[in-house]
Amino acid sequence: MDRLIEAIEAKQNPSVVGLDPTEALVPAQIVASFAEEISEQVEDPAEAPAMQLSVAFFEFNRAIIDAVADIVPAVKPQIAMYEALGPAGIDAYTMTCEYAKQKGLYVLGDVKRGDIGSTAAAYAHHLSGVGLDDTAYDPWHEDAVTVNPYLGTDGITPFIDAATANDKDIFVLVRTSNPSSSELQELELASGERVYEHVADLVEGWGAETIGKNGYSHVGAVVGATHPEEGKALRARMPHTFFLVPGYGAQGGTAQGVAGMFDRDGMGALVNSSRGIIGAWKKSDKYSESMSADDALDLVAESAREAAKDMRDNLRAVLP
Ligand SMILES: O=C(O)c1cc(=O)[nH]c(=O)n1[C@@H]1O[C@H](COP(=O)(O)O)[C@@H](O)[C@H]1O
Repeated sequence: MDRLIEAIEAKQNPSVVGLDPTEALVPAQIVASFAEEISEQVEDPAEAPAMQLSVAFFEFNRAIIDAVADIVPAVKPQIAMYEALGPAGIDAYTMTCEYAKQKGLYVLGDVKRGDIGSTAAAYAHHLSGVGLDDTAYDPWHEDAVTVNPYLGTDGITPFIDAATANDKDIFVLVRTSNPSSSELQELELASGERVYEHVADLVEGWGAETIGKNGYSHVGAVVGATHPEEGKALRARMPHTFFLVPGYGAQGGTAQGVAGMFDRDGMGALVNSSRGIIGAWKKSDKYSESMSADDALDLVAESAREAAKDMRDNLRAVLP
């Protein structure tokens, strides 16, 4: 986490832009502008729509990354949005990660993996590189990934080993932002504690051997912005665990609500907003369906930058 913390300090901004493109979030003229080029390239016309959207996703992301790279420390591409388009979408995902990394951003791959140990070891190649010698080739370009703890320690250990060996990080789901999260996470155990509290203790323990110079381990936790009180209690309970805090903006999380999830120095958490930033152009009265693809891309970039600045300023206002 030391690299992430340094990036946050350099930008004085504990927020991350979520790159979760969907067809509805990319202006139609940008997608349409690739129709001819793609139709000439494909062997099977059935492939064209997914390829066209994938290329549009990458151009959309590139415009947003260019617009925010000097003000945010990190981006969080959500792999589901790209997987939905098949292999071309995966290409757009890895190209997005690579581009963001070239721009000096910390790349948090939201892949939410978790499985038995042997399978987790294969998933952990997201952090260690792929191929026969495990190291030479890193097509993912991620600095961290999100991980699901439901399978317990043996499903997590391969990720921790890969993260520590390569100076990367993982963020483990502890208290998720979604409405149904209480169905499992809030269940009370015989000890009187909640399931998510028990997971929190496991996560703090999993990171204990990997604490860096800033006091945080390579094993972070995901704590939703929609749970301000629980997040504050978790901050005290998990002193060496850095938080990824999604749920700001589109899901109702606010700067005031997440303030308690930071430590006394105003560090210890990275707040995510995806739709609130990449979809900010939709709220602009400058948008018109008749504008060109280039103008639409400029508006996407300008709106994302303004939204990212607003988020940064709102967070700064509640931090010490
Ligand atoms: O791991 C995550 O990032 C995550 C965990 C969680 O509890 N809630 C949550 O919303 N997320 C992700 O954070 C992003 C939130 O997107 P917006 O609601 O558009 O800001 C999505 O990529 C979610 O998959």
